[in-house]
Order: sequence, then structure tokens, then C-alpha cells
Amino acid sequence: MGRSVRRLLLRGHRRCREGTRLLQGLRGPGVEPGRLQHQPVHHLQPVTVALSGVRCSYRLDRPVVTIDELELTAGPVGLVGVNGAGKTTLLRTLAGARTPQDGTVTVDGDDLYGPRRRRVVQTIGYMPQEIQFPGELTVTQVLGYLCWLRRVPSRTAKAQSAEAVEAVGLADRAHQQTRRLSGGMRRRLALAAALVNEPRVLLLDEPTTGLDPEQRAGVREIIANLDSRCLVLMSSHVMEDIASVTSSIVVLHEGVVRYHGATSSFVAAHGGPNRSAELAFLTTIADA
Ligand SMILES: Nc1ncnc2c1ncn2[C@@H]1O[C@H](COP(=O)(O)OP(=O)(O)OP(=O)(O)O)[C@@H](O)[C@H]1O
Repeated sequence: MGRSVRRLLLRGHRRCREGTRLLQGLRGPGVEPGRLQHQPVHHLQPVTVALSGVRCSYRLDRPVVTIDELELTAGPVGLVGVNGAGKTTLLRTLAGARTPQDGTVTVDGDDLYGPRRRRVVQTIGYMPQEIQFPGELTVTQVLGYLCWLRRVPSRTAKAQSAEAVEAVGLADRAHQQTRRLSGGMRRRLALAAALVNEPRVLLLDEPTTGLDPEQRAGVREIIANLDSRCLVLMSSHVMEDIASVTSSIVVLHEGVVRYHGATSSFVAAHGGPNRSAELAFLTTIADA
């Protein structure tokens, strides 16, 4: 894991170099001219995601997420709440996968559901709670296909796939068909799939579920070592994961934000070594 983490850290420096080079207008082969005008500036700044007047419903009369204003800035952010609180719905909305009934979601001021949607979505990585991969494809083929879908330049796609595979500890399975992977390995491939386009916004829906303790620690290490200009929003029911990885936390209750602040304050007030995120959350609600 040490080597892969070093690579992820190096990636931050490389991104900065690429941004500078692109700013100078020295585009490499395979880079579309349209990308030059937009990407470099963003690559040099910490990212901000803002929600305003957002309502998400499955049935028109009953919103399951209602967020008037919420701004998330770069760094690892925890997302907690009891079952059905709206975490997955919120993450899918932030991933560009579910248009809200009302309101706007912006990434660095660009409307995620506006005319630049396609480009904005390319800067986001999303690891859903459940994901199915085509069983006949190998790990490398899955990531190659995702690179193509997300328009990763062909000159870097192979290296990025290899880095993502190594980061999640699947290098020895790179040429194995996904149908032969265990449940935990599939979860790690889902994380690699979210990382492969080197996203600026990484959305993780319970990323450590189904992993053994060593792999959970590995996932926490990956998140902790990501470029600090990226936003990582991670839902989890495991207080230990939230407490050890995130610097701020969003608590959702019935789709409404009940707390947004420092994780350390939240844990000091409501957490503890043997308390679940739900228990801490319930204490928060009781105090509110
Ligand atoms: N496809 C759907 N159709 C109708 N209602 C849905 C659908 N998906 C989720 N819901 C409802 O929306 C609400 C929020 O669900 P969501 O999955 O976002 O919660 P969650 O916090 O992620 O829960 P969990 O911790 O169990 O994963 C729940 O009341 C749920 O029943």
C-alpha cells in the first residue's frame, strides 16, 4: 500500500505540472482543444461544491432530500445518517446521476445539471453502494472502458488504470475476469473505477462495507492521501472510518442537514470508541 499511496501523492504534483503546462498552451497529443480553456485553472484550485434550494423526490409530493444551502470545500467530508436519511440520494444527485426536482448543484460555479454538464461530470468520481460489472471483462478492461467513457486522454489512460488498480490492491488480479472476483474485491474495483479519471470530487457510498480490516485501513489510507485540493464525500455507518479520515462531517436526518462542521467537535461531543455513527447522530438530533 505504501507504494501506491506514494503514487497518489505524486499524482497531485503531476496534476499541478500538467495544469501549468496546459495553461501555457502547450497541449499534448490527444488533448481536445476545448479542454484547454477550462481544466487548467480548476486543476490549480481547491474544489468547491455548492447546493442551493435542492429538493430530490421519488414521488412528487414527498421530497427525500431538502437542502437550502450547503457548501462543501476540498478535503475529506463524512456523510452520516440513519438508514433512509437520504445519503445515497444526495450522493447520486452530486454525481450528476439524478436530476433534482428543484435547485442547483455547482462544481466550482459550473452548474452540474446545466449546459456544461458533460464536462463537469468528467471531474467527478462516484463509487455507488452497489455496482455490477460485466462479468466477462477483466479488471483492466473495465477500467479502460471507463477511461474511454470519461474521455481520459488515451496517452494517460493506461497508466491511470494501472495506478488505480495498484492503489486498491488489485494489481495481481488486473487480468482476471470480474466474475471471478470476491465481493470485497468487487468493492475495491468499484473504488478504482471512481478513482481512475483522477476526479476532483470523489463521492463514496459506504466504501468500506464488505472489506476485511486490512482493506478497510487501505481505503482509509487512500482517502487520507488524496490531493488536498479534491473533495471526498464519504458516507459510512462506521464511526471509526469517519473519525479517522474526515475533517468535517454532514449529518442528514430525513433529508435535511442537521449538522455541518468539524468532525473532531462532532466526535468529541457525540462519538466515542465504541459508538456507531448512528448513535452519535441520534444524540445530535436529541440535542438539536
Ligand atoms: N428508487 C426509489 N424509489 C422510491 N423511494 C426511494 C428510492 N430510493 C430511495 N427511496 C427512498 O428515499 C429515502 C432516502 O433513501 P436513501 O437510499 O437515499 O437513504 P440512505 O440514507 O442512503 O439509506 P441507507 O443508509 O439505508 O443506504 C428513503 O425513504 C427511501 O425509501
